[in-house]
Amino acid sequence: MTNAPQVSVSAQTIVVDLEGTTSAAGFILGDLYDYARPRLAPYLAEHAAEELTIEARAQVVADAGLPVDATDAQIVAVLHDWMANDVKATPLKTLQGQIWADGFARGEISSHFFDDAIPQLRAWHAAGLGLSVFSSGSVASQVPWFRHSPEGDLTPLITAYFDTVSAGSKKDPASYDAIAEALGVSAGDIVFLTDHPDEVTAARDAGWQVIALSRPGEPWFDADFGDVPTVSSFSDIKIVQAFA
Ligand SMILES: CSCCC(=O)C(=O)COP(=O)(O)O
Ligand SMILES: [Mg+2]
Repeated sequence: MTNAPQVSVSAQTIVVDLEGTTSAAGFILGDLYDYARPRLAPYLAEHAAEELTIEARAQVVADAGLPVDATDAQIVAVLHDWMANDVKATPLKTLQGQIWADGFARGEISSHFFDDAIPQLRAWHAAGLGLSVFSSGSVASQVPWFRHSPEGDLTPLITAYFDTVSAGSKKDPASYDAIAEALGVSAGDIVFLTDHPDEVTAARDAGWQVIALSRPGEPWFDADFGDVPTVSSFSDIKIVQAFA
């Protein structure tokens, strides 16, 4: 596959995916997953009475076809299996997000960004472009992910955060419609940066502009993005401000 040396688009707002786009899958599936894995069972026990936990448990039971009286051990076995296969199931992301938010607050974990990502995010923000996030990772974890970056607090750069609870599936064009509506920006003035071919298709079907990230070593590096502009680094992307 040959990457174009530079892609230039005109937009008002940029929406970024995280894993494989701003940040390395290996870090998330390594450091972050290693942090969450042994904490899932204690989290379920300690937060058993909370609405968020009750709802997440019920979703695991429904999605995995467990009996309604499934034990914590059965629930955790499903969560671990999803983690082993990087299944981006919403109840897993909800529970991981709570655990990671605690870990960030305690200073026990921090985030990762590719070297080209933070300078470019800062440059786009300085140029007046809107910046938002749409990730499978829950908003509860997205915010501290940006707050505890290796280069300090990046939350002032970000307008809004969306996940599969607030917006819907990343593979469904309706989710992109919902985000455009929430941002108050027309679909054609948004550009989505993502590494996943199904997300490329869904965003395009919603009328968004899309640039695919094909970063060496990332899980979707060899994916077929068809005629969608594809780059291996944010530094190959030029975005000029489109005025409403
Ligand atoms: C906010 S850090 C955790 C991110 C995460 O769990 C995840 O699954 C990211 O996936 P995506 O490619 O949708 O950003
Ligand atoms: Mg991704």
